[in-house]
Amino acid sequence: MRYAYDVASVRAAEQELMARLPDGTLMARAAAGLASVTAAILGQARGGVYGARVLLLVGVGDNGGDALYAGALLARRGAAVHAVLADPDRAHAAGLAALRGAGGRVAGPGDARTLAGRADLIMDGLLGIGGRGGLRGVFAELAEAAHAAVEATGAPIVAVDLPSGVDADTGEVAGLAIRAAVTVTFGTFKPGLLIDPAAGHAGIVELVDIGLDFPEARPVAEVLQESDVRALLPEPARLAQKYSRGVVGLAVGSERYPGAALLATGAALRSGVGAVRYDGPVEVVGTHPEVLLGDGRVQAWVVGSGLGQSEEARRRLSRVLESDVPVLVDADGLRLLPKESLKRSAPTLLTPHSGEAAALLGSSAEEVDSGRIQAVRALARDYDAAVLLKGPFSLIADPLAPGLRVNTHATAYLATAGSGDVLAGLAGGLLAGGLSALDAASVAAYLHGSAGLLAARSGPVAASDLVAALSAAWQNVAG
Ligand SMILES: NC(=O)C1=CN([C@@H]2O[C@H](COP(=O)(O)OP(=O)(O)OC[C@H]3O[C@@H](n4cnc5c(N)ncnc54)[C@H](OP(=O)(O)O)[C@@H]3O)[C@@H](O)[C@H]2O)[C@@H](O)CC1
Ligand SMILES: [K+]
Repeated sequence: MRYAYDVASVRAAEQELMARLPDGTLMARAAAGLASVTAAILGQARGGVYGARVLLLVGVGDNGGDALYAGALLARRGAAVHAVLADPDRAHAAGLAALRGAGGRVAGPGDARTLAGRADLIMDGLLGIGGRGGLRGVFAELAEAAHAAVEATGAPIVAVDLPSGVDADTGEVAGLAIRAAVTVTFGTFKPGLLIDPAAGHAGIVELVDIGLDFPEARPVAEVLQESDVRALLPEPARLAQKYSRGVVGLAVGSERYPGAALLATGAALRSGVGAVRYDGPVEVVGTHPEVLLGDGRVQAWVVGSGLGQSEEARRRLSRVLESDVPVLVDADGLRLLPKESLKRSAPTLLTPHSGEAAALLGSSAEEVDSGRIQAVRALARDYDAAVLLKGPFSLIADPLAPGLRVNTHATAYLATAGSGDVLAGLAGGLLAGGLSALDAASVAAYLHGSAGLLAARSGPVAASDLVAALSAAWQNVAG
């Protein structure tokens, strides 16, 4: 499992460790890690550090200090390093001396555009965990200069600890923030590196271990790794028969939206269950001859995808919601009936995208998108249900779990018609296989992402390609 801790926990861990180490040790560790990732990027881009032009954007705190020390290390390896200081009087003095001592040069904000335009790499040391709100004043001017240069030259921005201007704890972005190609973060992931929209500013995140420990702190978010998913995958027992492995019922699709039924069924058949039961008007057996038809005993239901808005759709939905087994509710199922009907005594998993989440919360999609932690937590609390809030990095909350889960194992190719139907069928099957709603959602998001990454190897992805890639995705994880 990979964890993200909030700023208060990072500060506490830093205090505890600093008390036992000589002054400056942590910053030296951070700078060494930062310089080494940067050197590797320069190595790939242009064969080495020697002669590379590196521009440091330096703020007024320790984040700028990290950049200055890393810049000094790169200068010693032959890079031509310039530092632009947002405020010369408040720049990290020891870091500045180190950079100068290594042959690096210092410039004022007025030179930022020219230097950025010539740089092979720009290091963003404007703000770290001490930042509040979007970039202001000269900080904003420096960021704009960097963005303009990067657009013209394609040089990467490497963010120090966090892309400057994002909220470390919530992932919110209130105003201008750096858009980095790579973020080198220290000690632990911060929630803002995992949660959109801030996560979209971070690029590839590299974690540098500086020795911080979090024995008692509670993570804000956790990210399942392959081994975590492997441990959760239901495996058929030797004496298993189809009913003991679980039967998932699908009340999805309609004459108007037959594809939802075909996709969800295809995914459910590859979710580890013993059987899939389809209850609805779509002719699924031609495509999926394994499917059982009609009402009958199941261990979990999936309802909503492609259900449509008809009276019959409402009847199908309420029949499922009144059952006493776990239910996954998706798409039309989230808005067809009064909200109260989603509050059930059996386990429930809601899988909204931002618009559906907004409708359930009585807010707007923009509000949901800009405050995703709050939105997913509010839904889980209000509906007493596990909630998977879809997005580039989906968030999963459960009223009983203190932290959130984030799925970062994904590709933008998953944003395609029918992708949600595949996810619903897959997660529903995992529910029927005995996973808790929280685990079913997390494992499904991971496998769905894996299938997307596999399918994307041969180009743009259709939802049917996801279904086809699910068994391979499962096998990659199961080993
Ligand atoms: N913790 C650790 O274990 C380690 C931490 N390390 C490093 O230290 C970093 C944290 O350093 P830090 O605390 O000095 O804060 P940092 O973010 O550099 O500057 C904050 C200052 O900027 C200002 N400011 C704020 N918002 C602003 C805005 N929107 N626009 C413009 N200005 C704004 C504000 O000043 P003010 O404007 O309030 O006078 C504030 O005081 C951390 O991210 C990591 O890189 C590593 O070296 C080793 C181990
Ligand atoms: K930064």
